[in-house]
Amino acid sequence: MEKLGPNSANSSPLTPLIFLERAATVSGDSPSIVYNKTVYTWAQTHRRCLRLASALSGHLHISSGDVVSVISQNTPAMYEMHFGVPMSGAVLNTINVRLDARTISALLLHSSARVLFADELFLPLARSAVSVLPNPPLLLPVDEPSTNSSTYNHLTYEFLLSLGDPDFQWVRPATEWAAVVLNYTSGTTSSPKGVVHSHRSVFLAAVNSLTAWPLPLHPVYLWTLPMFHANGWCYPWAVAAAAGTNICLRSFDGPAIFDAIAENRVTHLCAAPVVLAMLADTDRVLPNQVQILTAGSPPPAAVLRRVEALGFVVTHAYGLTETGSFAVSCAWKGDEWNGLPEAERAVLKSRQGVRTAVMEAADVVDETGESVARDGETRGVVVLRGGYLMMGYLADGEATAEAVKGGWFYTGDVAVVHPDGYMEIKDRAKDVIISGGENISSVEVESVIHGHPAVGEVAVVARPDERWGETPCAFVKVKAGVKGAAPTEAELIGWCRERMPHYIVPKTVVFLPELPKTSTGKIQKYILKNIAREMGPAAAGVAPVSPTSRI
Ligand SMILES: Nc1ncnc2c1ncn2[C@@H]1O[C@H](COP(=O)(O)OP(=O)(O)OP(=O)(O)O)[C@@H](O)[C@H]1O
Repeated sequence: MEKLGPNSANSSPLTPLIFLERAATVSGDSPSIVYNKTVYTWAQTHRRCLRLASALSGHLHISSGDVVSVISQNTPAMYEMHFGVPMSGAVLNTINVRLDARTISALLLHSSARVLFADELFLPLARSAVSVLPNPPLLLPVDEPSTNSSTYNHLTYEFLLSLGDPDFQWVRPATEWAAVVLNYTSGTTSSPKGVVHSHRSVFLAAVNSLTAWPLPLHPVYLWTLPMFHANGWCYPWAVAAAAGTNICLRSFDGPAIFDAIAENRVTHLCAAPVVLAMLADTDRVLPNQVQILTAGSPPPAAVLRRVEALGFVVTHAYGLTETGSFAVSCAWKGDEWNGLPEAERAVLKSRQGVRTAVMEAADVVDETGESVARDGETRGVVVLRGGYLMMGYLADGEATAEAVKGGWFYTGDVAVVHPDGYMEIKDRAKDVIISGGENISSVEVESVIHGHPAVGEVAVVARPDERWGETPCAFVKVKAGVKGAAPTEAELIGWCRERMPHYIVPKTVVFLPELPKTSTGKIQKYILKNIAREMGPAAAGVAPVSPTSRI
Protein backbone atom coordinates (compact mmCIF):
# COMPACT_ATOMS: atom_id res chain seq x y z
CA MET A 1 0.00 0.00 0.00
CA GLU A 2 2.94 2.31 0.59
CA LYS A 3 3.25 2.82 -3.21
CA LEU A 4 -0.23 4.30 -3.32
CA GLY A 5 -0.92 7.94 -2.65
CA PRO A 6 -1.49 11.16 -4.48
CA ASN A 7 -1.92 10.75 -8.24
CA SER A 8 -3.00 12.97 -11.09
CA ALA A 9 -6.68 12.16 -10.52
CA ASN A 10 -6.96 12.52 -6.76
CA SER A 11 -4.78 15.46 -5.92
CA SER A 12 -6.10 18.45 -7.82
CA PRO A 13 -5.86 21.52 -5.62
CA LEU A 14 -8.86 22.06 -3.35
CA THR A 15 -10.69 25.26 -4.24
CA PRO A 16 -14.18 26.63 -3.45
CA LEU A 17 -14.48 27.99 -7.00
CA ILE A 18 -15.68 24.61 -8.31
CA PHE A 19 -19.05 25.08 -6.56
CA LEU A 20 -20.21 27.66 -9.10
CA GLU A 21 -20.13 25.57 -12.27
CA ARG A 22 -22.05 22.78 -10.53
CA ALA A 23 -24.74 25.18 -9.32
CA ALA A 24 -25.10 26.42 -12.92
CA THR A 25 -25.45 22.86 -14.22
CA VAL A 26 -27.81 21.58 -11.54
CA SER A 27 -29.87 24.71 -10.94
CA GLY A 28 -29.17 26.89 -13.98
CA ASP A 29 -32.68 28.36 -14.09
CA SER A 30 -33.07 28.82 -10.34
CA PRO A 31 -32.50 32.22 -8.76
CA SER A 32 -28.96 32.75 -7.51
CA ILE A 33 -29.28 36.39 -6.43
CA VAL A 34 -32.27 38.59 -5.66
CA TYR A 35 -31.54 42.29 -5.18
CA ASN A 36 -34.44 44.75 -5.21
CA LYS A 37 -36.03 44.11 -8.63
CA THR A 38 -32.95 42.38 -10.07
CA VAL A 39 -32.97 38.58 -10.19
CA TYR A 40 -30.13 36.48 -11.61
CA THR A 41 -30.16 32.73 -12.23
CA TRP A 42 -27.23 30.44 -11.47
CA ALA A 43 -26.53 30.14 -15.21
CA GLN A 44 -26.30 33.94 -15.46
CA THR A 45 -24.15 34.27 -12.33
CA HIS A 46 -21.78 31.63 -13.68
CA ARG A 47 -21.41 33.47 -16.99
CA ARG A 48 -21.00 36.87 -15.33
CA CYS A 49 -18.23 35.52 -13.05
CA LEU A 50 -16.40 34.01 -16.04
CA ARG A 51 -16.71 37.32 -17.91
CA LEU A 52 -15.23 39.14 -14.92
CA ALA A 53 -12.32 36.69 -14.66
CA SER A 54 -11.69 36.88 -18.40
CA ALA A 55 -11.77 40.69 -18.49
CA LEU A 56 -9.51 41.00 -15.46
CA SER A 57 -6.86 38.82 -17.02
CA GLY A 58 -7.36 39.73 -20.71
CA HIS A 59 -8.06 43.47 -20.45
CA LEU A 60 -6.57 44.57 -17.14
CA HIS A 61 -3.63 42.12 -17.30
CA ILE A 62 -4.22 40.84 -13.81
CA SER A 63 -2.19 37.75 -13.13
CA SER A 64 -1.92 35.12 -10.42
CA GLY A 65 -1.27 36.55 -6.98
CA ASP A 66 -2.27 40.15 -7.85
CA VAL A 67 -4.55 41.73 -5.28
CA VAL A 68 -7.94 43.04 -6.43
CA SER A 69 -9.77 45.07 -3.79
CA VAL A 70 -13.43 45.97 -3.53
CA ILE A 71 -15.35 48.36 -1.38
CA SER A 72 -19.05 47.60 -1.45
CA GLN A 73 -22.04 46.55 0.56
CA ASN A 74 -23.86 43.27 -0.15
CA THR A 75 -24.71 43.72 -3.84
CA PRO A 76 -24.74 41.21 -6.72
CA ALA A 77 -21.36 42.52 -7.92
CA MET A 78 -19.87 41.93 -4.48
CA TYR A 79 -21.12 38.33 -4.59
CA GLU A 80 -19.80 37.79 -8.12
CA MET A 81 -16.35 39.02 -7.14
CA HIS A 82 -16.02 36.14 -4.65
CA PHE A 83 -15.81 33.86 -7.70
CA GLY A 84 -14.82 36.08 -10.63
CA VAL A 85 -11.77 37.67 -9.02
CA PRO A 86 -10.02 34.43 -7.93
CA MET A 87 -11.08 32.77 -11.23
CA SER A 88 -8.62 35.20 -12.85
CA GLY A 89 -5.91 33.95 -10.47
CA ALA A 90 -6.09 37.11 -8.36
CA VAL A 91 -6.51 37.46 -4.61
CA LEU A 92 -9.75 39.09 -3.47
CA ASN A 93 -9.49 41.78 -0.82
CA THR A 94 -12.83 43.06 0.49
CA ILE A 95 -12.67 46.40 2.30
CA ASN A 96 -14.92 47.54 5.10
CA VAL A 97 -17.13 50.40 3.84
CA ARG A 98 -17.08 52.13 7.21
CA LEU A 99 -13.35 52.75 7.26
CA ASP A 100 -12.10 56.28 6.65
CA ALA A 101 -10.08 57.25 3.58
CA ARG A 102 -6.80 57.30 5.53
CA THR A 103 -7.21 53.73 6.75
CA ILE A 104 -8.29 52.52 3.30
CA SER A 105 -5.15 54.14 1.80
CA ALA A 106 -3.05 52.31 4.38
CA LEU A 107 -4.69 48.96 3.53
CA LEU A 108 -4.29 49.51 -0.23
CA LEU A 109 -0.65 50.38 0.26
CA HIS A 110 -0.11 47.38 2.53
CA SER A 111 -1.76 44.97 0.09
CA SER A 112 -0.26 46.53 -3.09
CA ALA A 113 -3.71 46.29 -4.68
CA ARG A 114 -3.69 46.54 -8.49
CA VAL A 115 -7.40 47.27 -8.93
CA LEU A 116 -9.96 48.83 -6.61
CA PHE A 117 -13.63 48.26 -7.45
CA ALA A 118 -15.77 50.82 -5.66
CA ASP A 119 -19.52 50.74 -5.47
CA GLU A 120 -20.87 54.08 -6.74
CA LEU A 121 -21.96 55.00 -3.21
CA PHE A 122 -18.38 54.78 -2.01
CA LEU A 123 -16.63 56.36 -5.01
CA PRO A 124 -15.82 59.66 -3.27
CA LEU A 125 -14.31 57.71 -0.35
CA ALA A 126 -12.33 55.48 -2.73
CA ARG A 127 -11.11 58.48 -4.78
CA SER A 128 -9.88 60.19 -1.69
CA ALA A 129 -8.15 56.98 -0.50
CA VAL A 130 -6.26 56.41 -3.78
CA SER A 131 -5.41 60.09 -4.31
CA VAL A 132 -2.55 60.00 -1.79
CA LEU A 133 -0.95 56.77 -3.02
CA PRO A 134 2.29 56.87 -5.04
CA ASN A 135 1.22 53.84 -7.17
CA PRO A 136 -2.55 53.86 -6.87
CA PRO A 137 -4.61 50.88 -7.99
CA LEU A 138 -6.85 51.31 -11.02
CA LEU A 139 -10.13 52.63 -9.61
CA LEU A 140 -13.23 51.17 -11.24
CA PRO A 141 -16.77 52.24 -10.34
CA VAL A 142 -19.24 49.43 -9.79
CA ASP A 143 -22.41 50.47 -11.57
CA GLU A 144 -25.83 48.87 -11.90
CA PRO A 145 -26.36 46.58 -14.93
CA SER A 146 -27.82 48.31 -17.97
CA THR A 147 -29.51 46.76 -21.00
CA ASN A 148 -28.03 49.43 -23.24
CA SER A 149 -24.26 48.98 -23.60
CA SER A 150 -23.88 52.45 -25.17
CA THR A 151 -24.49 53.87 -21.68
CA TYR A 152 -21.00 52.66 -20.76
CA ASN A 153 -18.93 55.66 -21.74
CA HIS A 154 -16.11 54.87 -19.35
CA LEU A 155 -14.54 51.81 -17.75
CA THR A 156 -16.95 50.52 -15.14
CA TYR A 157 -17.65 47.10 -13.65
CA GLU A 158 -20.53 46.39 -16.06
CA PHE A 159 -18.54 47.65 -19.04
CA LEU A 160 -15.64 45.42 -18.03
CA LEU A 161 -18.03 42.45 -17.86
CA SER A 162 -19.28 43.23 -21.35
CA LEU A 163 -15.68 42.85 -22.61
CA GLY A 164 -15.20 39.45 -20.94
CA ASP A 165 -15.63 35.99 -22.44
CA PRO A 166 -18.45 33.93 -20.81
CA ASP A 167 -16.68 30.72 -21.93
CA PHE A 168 -13.37 31.72 -20.38
CA GLN A 169 -11.21 28.84 -19.08
CA TRP A 170 -10.74 30.09 -15.58
CA VAL A 171 -7.34 30.08 -13.95
CA ARG A 172 -7.17 27.08 -11.65
CA PRO A 173 -4.73 27.45 -8.75
CA ALA A 174 -1.40 25.73 -9.38
CA THR A 175 -1.44 24.62 -5.75
CA GLU A 176 -4.17 24.60 -3.13
CA TRP A 177 -1.84 26.70 -0.98
CA ALA A 178 -2.14 29.63 -3.41
CA ALA A 179 -3.66 32.67 -1.73
CA VAL A 180 -7.32 33.31 -2.59
CA VAL A 181 -8.39 36.07 -0.17
CA LEU A 182 -6.82 38.77 1.93
CA ASN A 183 -9.06 39.98 4.76
CA TYR A 184 -8.25 42.65 7.27
CA THR A 185 -9.45 41.96 10.83
CA SER A 186 -12.13 44.18 12.34
CA GLY A 187 -9.67 46.31 14.26
CA THR A 188 -11.68 45.84 17.44
CA THR A 189 -8.64 45.73 19.66
CA SER A 190 -5.86 47.26 17.53
CA SER A 191 -4.99 48.10 13.93
CA PRO A 192 -6.45 45.67 11.40
CA LYS A 193 -4.18 42.74 10.46
CA GLY A 194 -4.06 41.32 6.90
CA VAL A 195 -5.17 37.69 7.12
CA VAL A 196 -4.28 35.54 4.08
CA HIS A 197 -6.25 32.39 3.30
CA SER A 198 -5.45 29.77 0.69
CA HIS A 199 -7.81 28.01 -1.75
CA ARG A 200 -7.45 24.98 0.50
CA SER A 201 -8.44 26.77 3.70
CA VAL A 202 -11.42 28.50 2.10
CA PHE A 203 -12.58 25.20 0.56
CA LEU A 204 -12.47 23.56 4.00
CA ALA A 205 -14.04 26.60 5.66
CA ALA A 206 -16.90 26.55 3.14
CA VAL A 207 -17.45 22.82 3.76
CA ASN A 208 -17.46 23.62 7.47
CA SER A 209 -20.00 26.41 6.91
CA LEU A 210 -22.19 23.96 5.02
CA THR A 211 -22.11 21.21 7.61
CA ALA A 212 -21.70 22.77 11.06
CA TRP A 213 -24.90 24.79 10.63
CA PRO A 214 -26.43 22.49 8.06
CA LEU A 215 -27.51 24.25 4.88
CA PRO A 216 -30.01 22.06 3.03
CA LEU A 217 -30.22 22.15 -0.78
CA HIS A 218 -31.69 25.42 -2.14
CA PRO A 219 -31.74 27.50 1.05
CA VAL A 220 -33.00 31.08 0.77
CA TYR A 221 -30.18 32.96 2.43
CA LEU A 222 -30.55 36.57 3.56
CA TRP A 223 -27.41 38.66 3.63
CA THR A 224 -27.30 40.82 6.75
CA LEU A 225 -23.70 39.92 7.56
CA PRO A 226 -21.42 42.07 5.39
CA MET A 227 -19.51 40.07 2.78
CA PHE A 228 -16.61 42.44 3.39
CA HIS A 229 -16.28 40.98 6.88
CA ALA A 230 -14.28 37.72 6.68
CA ASN A 231 -16.11 37.01 3.39
CA GLY A 232 -19.38 36.69 5.29
CA TRP A 233 -17.98 33.64 7.13
CA CYS A 234 -17.50 31.89 3.73
CA TYR A 235 -21.22 31.79 2.91
CA PRO A 236 -20.79 33.19 -0.64
CA TRP A 237 -19.17 29.86 -1.51
CA ALA A 238 -21.32 27.70 0.77
CA VAL A 239 -24.60 29.05 -0.66
CA ALA A 240 -23.32 28.25 -4.17
CA ALA A 241 -22.47 24.70 -3.10
CA ALA A 242 -26.07 24.32 -1.88
CA ALA A 243 -27.41 26.10 -5.03
CA GLY A 244 -29.34 28.46 -2.76
CA THR A 245 -30.72 31.94 -3.38
CA ASN A 246 -28.80 34.95 -2.07
CA ILE A 247 -31.06 37.77 -0.96
CA CYS A 248 -28.90 40.89 -1.10
CA LEU A 249 -29.67 44.07 0.82
CA ARG A 250 -27.50 47.14 1.04
CA SER A 251 -28.65 48.12 4.50
CA PHE A 252 -31.38 47.08 6.91
CA ASP A 253 -32.96 47.45 10.31
CA GLY A 254 -35.19 45.07 12.28
CA PRO A 255 -38.42 45.73 10.32
CA ALA A 256 -36.55 45.53 6.97
CA ILE A 257 -35.27 42.07 7.90
CA PHE A 258 -38.83 40.93 8.68
CA ASP A 259 -40.00 42.39 5.33
CA ALA A 260 -37.23 40.59 3.43
CA ILE A 261 -38.06 37.32 5.19
CA ALA A 262 -41.74 37.63 4.29
CA GLU A 263 -41.13 38.68 0.66
CA ASN A 264 -38.57 35.97 -0.12
CA ARG A 265 -39.49 33.20 2.32
CA VAL A 266 -36.00 33.36 3.77
CA THR A 267 -34.87 30.17 5.50
CA HIS A 268 -31.39 31.08 6.74
CA LEU A 269 -29.39 34.10 7.78
CA CYS A 270 -26.17 34.91 9.62
CA ALA A 271 -26.15 37.82 12.00
CA ALA A 272 -23.95 39.33 14.66
CA PRO A 273 -25.54 39.51 18.14
CA VAL A 274 -26.22 43.22 17.62
CA VAL A 275 -28.59 42.28 14.77
CA LEU A 276 -30.31 39.77 17.06
CA ALA A 277 -30.87 42.63 19.51
CA MET A 278 -32.44 44.61 16.62
CA LEU A 279 -34.80 41.72 15.86
CA ALA A 280 -35.64 41.24 19.53
CA ASP A 281 -36.76 44.88 19.71
CA THR A 282 -39.36 44.57 16.94
CA ASP A 283 -42.92 43.51 17.57
CA ARG A 284 -43.30 41.73 14.23
CA VAL A 285 -44.58 38.20 13.67
CA LEU A 286 -42.27 35.76 11.90
CA PRO A 287 -44.05 34.38 8.81
CA ASN A 288 -42.01 31.15 8.61
CA GLN A 289 -39.28 29.46 10.61
CA VAL A 290 -35.84 30.99 10.07
CA GLN A 291 -32.51 29.52 11.12
CA ILE A 292 -30.01 32.10 12.38
CA LEU A 293 -26.30 31.58 12.86
CA THR A 294 -24.86 34.14 15.25
CA ALA A 295 -21.18 34.83 15.95
CA GLY A 296 -18.73 37.68 16.14
CA SER A 297 -19.18 38.67 19.78
CA PRO A 298 -20.81 37.04 22.80
CA PRO A 299 -24.61 36.91 22.42
CA PRO A 300 -26.22 37.76 25.79
CA ALA A 301 -28.53 34.98 27.03
CA ALA A 302 -31.33 37.55 27.46
CA VAL A 303 -31.17 38.45 23.75
CA LEU A 304 -31.04 34.78 22.64
CA ARG A 305 -34.13 34.15 24.71
CA ARG A 306 -36.08 37.08 23.25
CA VAL A 307 -35.19 36.19 19.64
CA GLU A 308 -36.08 32.52 20.05
CA ALA A 309 -39.37 33.55 21.63
CA LEU A 310 -40.18 35.22 18.26
CA GLY A 311 -39.74 31.84 16.54
CA PHE A 312 -36.16 32.11 15.20
CA VAL A 313 -33.96 29.06 15.74
CA VAL A 314 -30.53 30.32 16.74
CA THR A 315 -27.21 28.50 16.50
CA HIS A 316 -24.31 30.13 18.30
CA ALA A 317 -20.79 29.86 16.90
CA TYR A 318 -17.37 31.34 17.45
CA GLY A 319 -14.67 32.19 14.94
CA LEU A 320 -12.17 34.77 13.80
CA THR A 321 -11.06 36.28 10.53
CA GLU A 322 -8.11 33.93 10.95
CA THR A 323 -10.44 30.89 10.75
CA GLY A 324 -12.57 32.13 7.83
CA SER A 325 -15.57 30.13 8.93
CA PHE A 326 -16.42 29.43 12.57
CA ALA A 327 -14.22 27.03 14.53
CA VAL A 328 -16.38 26.27 17.54
CA SER A 329 -20.14 26.03 17.91
CA CYS A 330 -22.65 25.38 20.64
CA ALA A 331 -23.73 22.02 19.20
CA TRP A 332 -27.25 21.60 20.53
CA LYS A 333 -28.04 18.42 22.50
CA GLY A 334 -31.66 18.32 21.45
CA ASP A 335 -33.02 15.42 23.51
CA GLU A 336 -31.19 16.48 26.63
CA TRP A 337 -31.73 20.25 26.44
CA ASN A 338 -35.00 20.88 24.62
CA GLY A 339 -37.10 20.12 27.69
CA LEU A 340 -35.25 22.60 29.93
CA PRO A 341 -36.88 25.91 30.95
CA GLU A 342 -36.39 28.71 28.39
CA ALA A 343 -33.97 30.70 30.58
CA GLU A 344 -31.73 27.69 31.15
CA ARG A 345 -31.69 26.87 27.44
CA ALA A 346 -30.59 30.44 26.66
CA VAL A 347 -27.75 30.25 29.19
CA LEU A 348 -26.56 26.95 27.66
CA LYS A 349 -26.77 28.45 24.17
CA SER A 350 -24.75 31.52 25.11
CA ARG A 351 -21.72 29.22 25.62
CA GLN A 352 -19.47 29.03 22.56
CA GLY A 353 -19.28 25.21 22.66
CA VAL A 354 -17.05 22.63 21.05
CA ARG A 355 -14.94 22.42 17.90
CA THR A 356 -16.84 21.82 14.69
CA ALA A 357 -16.38 18.49 12.89
CA VAL A 358 -14.03 20.01 10.28
CA MET A 359 -11.80 21.84 12.82
CA GLU A 360 -9.21 19.38 14.09
CA ALA A 361 -8.78 20.60 17.66
CA ALA A 362 -9.82 23.39 20.02
CA ASP A 363 -8.67 23.75 23.60
CA VAL A 364 -8.29 26.24 26.42
CA VAL A 365 -4.77 26.32 27.83
CA ASP A 366 -2.88 27.98 30.67
CA GLU A 367 0.39 29.88 30.32
CA THR A 368 2.40 26.61 30.31
CA GLY A 369 0.32 25.30 27.39
CA GLU A 370 -1.53 22.71 29.53
CA SER A 371 -5.30 22.24 29.15
CA VAL A 372 -7.18 24.00 31.94
CA ALA A 373 -9.37 21.96 34.29
CA ARG A 374 -12.87 21.19 32.96
CA ASP A 375 -14.47 22.91 35.96
CA GLY A 376 -16.19 25.93 34.41
CA GLU A 377 -13.95 28.23 36.48
CA THR A 378 -10.29 27.95 35.53
CA ARG A 379 -9.46 30.43 32.80
CA GLY A 380 -7.07 30.03 29.93
CA VAL A 381 -6.61 31.09 26.30
CA VAL A 382 -8.54 29.50 23.43
CA VAL A 383 -6.23 27.72 20.96
CA LEU A 384 -7.18 26.12 17.66
CA ARG A 385 -5.69 23.72 15.12
CA GLY A 386 -7.13 22.76 11.75
CA GLY A 387 -6.97 22.94 7.97
CA TYR A 388 -8.90 26.17 7.56
CA LEU A 389 -6.72 28.38 9.69
CA MET A 390 -5.07 31.25 7.83
CA MET A 391 -1.66 30.94 6.20
CA GLY A 392 -0.53 34.00 8.17
CA TYR A 393 -0.64 37.79 8.37
CA LEU A 394 0.50 39.58 5.22
CA ALA A 395 4.01 41.04 5.60
CA ASP A 396 3.92 40.55 9.36
CA GLY A 397 6.06 37.58 10.28
CA GLU A 398 6.30 38.78 13.86
CA ALA A 399 2.52 38.81 14.45
CA THR A 400 2.20 35.44 12.65
CA ALA A 401 4.89 33.88 14.86
CA GLU A 402 3.23 35.31 17.94
CA ALA A 403 -0.13 33.82 16.96
CA VAL A 404 1.00 30.44 15.61
CA LYS A 405 3.26 28.45 17.90
CA GLY A 406 3.66 24.90 19.21
CA GLY A 407 1.09 23.50 16.79
CA TRP A 408 -1.65 25.90 17.84
CA PHE A 409 -3.17 29.19 16.75
CA TYR A 410 -3.52 31.44 19.81
CA THR A 411 -6.77 33.41 19.59
CA GLY A 412 -6.25 35.87 22.45
CA ASP A 413 -9.69 34.99 23.84
CA VAL A 414 -10.02 33.95 27.47
CA ALA A 415 -12.38 31.08 28.27
CA VAL A 416 -13.32 28.34 30.72
CA VAL A 417 -14.32 24.76 29.89
CA HIS A 418 -17.38 23.30 31.58
CA PRO A 419 -17.46 19.69 32.81
CA ASP A 420 -19.42 18.69 29.68
CA GLY A 421 -16.50 19.87 27.50
CA TYR A 422 -18.23 23.04 26.19
CA MET A 423 -16.13 26.19 26.35
CA GLU A 424 -17.40 29.59 27.37
CA ILE A 425 -15.58 32.77 26.45
CA LYS A 426 -15.16 35.15 29.34
CA ASP A 427 -13.29 37.92 27.59
CA ARG A 428 -10.69 38.95 25.14
CA ALA A 429 -7.34 38.85 26.91
CA LYS A 430 -7.07 42.60 26.27
CA ASP A 431 -10.48 43.35 27.82
CA VAL A 432 -10.14 41.52 31.14
CA ILE A 433 -10.59 43.96 34.04
CA ILE A 434 -8.10 43.49 36.87
CA SER A 435 -9.54 44.81 40.10
CA GLY A 436 -7.62 44.42 43.34
CA GLY A 437 -5.62 41.60 41.72
CA GLU A 438 -8.77 39.68 40.68
CA ASN A 439 -9.71 39.11 37.03
CA ILE A 440 -13.21 40.29 36.20
CA SER A 441 -14.90 39.08 33.03
CA SER A 442 -16.51 42.02 31.25
CA VAL A 443 -18.75 39.54 29.38
CA GLU A 444 -20.12 38.16 32.66
CA VAL A 445 -21.02 41.64 33.95
CA GLU A 446 -22.55 42.58 30.59
CA SER A 447 -24.78 39.52 30.56
CA VAL A 448 -26.28 40.45 33.95
CA ILE A 449 -26.88 44.08 32.93
CA HIS A 450 -28.45 42.87 29.66
CA GLY A 451 -31.09 41.11 31.73
CA HIS A 452 -32.45 44.51 32.87
CA PRO A 453 -35.62 45.18 30.88
CA ALA A 454 -34.63 48.76 29.93
CA VAL A 455 -31.15 47.92 28.63
CA GLY A 456 -30.71 47.75 24.85
CA GLU A 457 -26.93 47.48 24.63
CA VAL A 458 -24.14 47.41 27.16
CA ALA A 459 -20.37 47.22 27.20
CA VAL A 460 -18.25 46.98 30.32
CA VAL A 461 -14.62 48.16 30.36
CA ALA A 462 -11.94 48.95 32.92
CA ARG A 463 -11.86 52.39 34.52
CA PRO A 464 -8.77 53.36 36.51
CA ASP A 465 -9.51 53.23 40.22
CA GLU A 466 -7.60 54.91 43.04
CA ARG A 467 -7.89 51.95 45.35
CA TRP A 468 -8.40 48.83 43.21
CA GLY A 469 -6.29 49.69 40.16
CA GLU A 470 -9.29 49.12 37.88
CA THR A 471 -13.04 48.75 38.42
CA PRO A 472 -15.80 47.92 35.89
CA CYS A 473 -17.40 50.86 34.11
CA ALA A 474 -20.60 50.09 32.18
CA PHE A 475 -21.65 52.01 29.05
CA VAL A 476 -25.35 51.55 28.42
CA LYS A 477 -27.74 52.35 25.60
CA VAL A 478 -31.32 52.36 26.83
CA LYS A 479 -33.72 50.25 24.76
CA ALA A 480 -35.88 52.19 22.31
CA GLY A 481 -39.49 52.66 23.38
CA VAL A 482 -38.95 51.92 27.07
CA LYS A 483 -42.06 52.87 29.00
CA GLY A 484 -41.68 55.09 32.07
CA ALA A 485 -38.55 56.83 33.30
CA ALA A 486 -35.17 55.71 31.94
CA PRO A 487 -33.11 53.77 34.50
CA THR A 488 -30.58 55.67 36.59
CA GLU A 489 -26.98 54.78 37.40
CA ALA A 490 -27.99 53.89 40.97
CA GLU A 491 -30.78 51.61 39.72
CA LEU A 492 -28.48 49.62 37.43
CA ILE A 493 -25.83 49.34 40.12
CA GLY A 494 -28.54 48.09 42.50
CA TRP A 495 -29.68 45.55 39.84
CA CYS A 496 -26.11 44.25 39.64
CA ARG A 497 -25.60 44.13 43.41
CA GLU A 498 -28.56 41.79 43.72
CA ARG A 499 -27.20 39.45 41.07
CA MET A 500 -23.41 39.28 41.26
CA PRO A 501 -20.52 39.28 43.70
CA HIS A 502 -20.17 42.88 44.85
CA TYR A 503 -16.56 43.29 43.79
CA ILE A 504 -17.51 42.85 40.14
CA VAL A 505 -20.41 45.34 40.25
CA PRO A 506 -19.65 48.36 38.03
CA LYS A 507 -18.73 51.40 40.05
CA THR A 508 -19.68 53.70 37.18
CA VAL A 509 -22.54 53.58 34.67
CA VAL A 510 -22.49 55.94 31.68
CA PHE A 511 -25.55 56.30 29.42
CA LEU A 512 -24.83 56.93 25.74
CA PRO A 513 -27.29 57.38 22.85
CA GLU A 514 -25.16 54.96 20.75
CA LEU A 515 -22.23 52.67 21.55
CA PRO A 516 -19.32 52.90 19.07
CA LYS A 517 -19.25 49.81 16.83
CA THR A 518 -17.27 48.26 14.02
CA SER A 519 -19.04 47.56 10.75
CA THR A 520 -19.83 44.07 11.99
CA GLY A 521 -21.57 45.38 15.04
CA LYS A 522 -18.78 44.72 17.51
CA ILE A 523 -18.61 47.31 20.22
CA GLN A 524 -15.29 49.10 19.98
CA LYS A 525 -14.22 48.74 23.57
CA TYR A 526 -10.95 50.51 23.00
CA ILE A 527 -12.89 53.73 22.34
CA LEU A 528 -14.90 53.22 25.53
CA LYS A 529 -11.71 52.41 27.44
CA ASN A 530 -10.31 55.75 26.30
CA ILE A 531 -13.44 57.53 27.52
CA ALA A 532 -13.21 55.69 30.86
CA ARG A 533 -9.53 56.59 31.13
CA GLU A 534 -10.27 60.24 30.38
CA MET A 535 -12.89 60.23 33.14
CA GLY A 536 -9.96 59.74 35.53
CA PRO A 537 -9.70 57.34 38.44
CA ALA A 538 -12.88 56.46 40.28
CA ALA A 539 -12.72 57.87 43.79
CA ALA A 540 -11.67 55.57 46.62
CA GLY A 541 -14.63 56.61 48.82
CA VAL A 542 -17.22 54.40 47.18
CA ALA A 543 -15.04 51.34 46.78
CA PRO A 544 -16.74 48.09 45.92
CA VAL A 545 -16.60 45.24 48.39
CA SER A 546 -13.17 43.63 48.27
CA PRO A 547 -12.69 40.36 46.38
CA THR A 548 -11.93 38.63 49.66
CA SER A 549 -15.39 39.39 51.00
CA ARG A 550 -17.43 38.21 48.01
CA ILE A 551 -21.07 37.53 48.52
N1 LIG B 1 -19.44 33.71 19.60
C1 LIG B 1 -18.54 34.54 20.07
N2 LIG B 1 -18.49 34.85 21.38
C2 LIG B 1 -17.57 35.70 21.89
N3 LIG B 1 -16.67 36.36 21.13
C3 LIG B 1 -16.66 36.09 19.81
C4 LIG B 1 -17.58 35.19 19.21
N4 LIG B 1 -17.30 35.12 17.89
C5 LIG B 1 -16.26 35.95 17.68
N5 LIG B 1 -15.88 36.56 18.82
C6 LIG B 1 -14.82 37.57 19.00
O1 LIG B 1 -14.46 38.10 17.74
C7 LIG B 1 -13.04 37.93 17.55
C8 LIG B 1 -12.73 37.77 16.09
O2 LIG B 1 -13.12 38.94 15.41
P1 LIG B 1 -12.45 39.47 14.08
O3 LIG B 1 -11.64 38.43 13.43
O4 LIG B 1 -13.53 40.13 13.34
O5 LIG B 1 -11.47 40.60 14.45
P2 LIG B 1 -11.28 41.35 15.77
O6 LIG B 1 -10.57 40.40 16.70
O7 LIG B 1 -12.61 41.87 16.22
O8 LIG B 1 -10.35 42.54 15.36
P3 LIG B 1 -8.84 42.79 15.78
O9 LIG B 1 -8.13 41.45 15.82
O10 LIG B 1 -8.34 43.67 14.67
O11 LIG B 1 -8.94 43.47 17.11
C9 LIG B 1 -12.69 36.73 18.40
O12 LIG B 1 -11.32 36.72 18.73
C10 LIG B 1 -13.59 36.94 19.60
O13 LIG B 1 -13.02 37.85 20.52
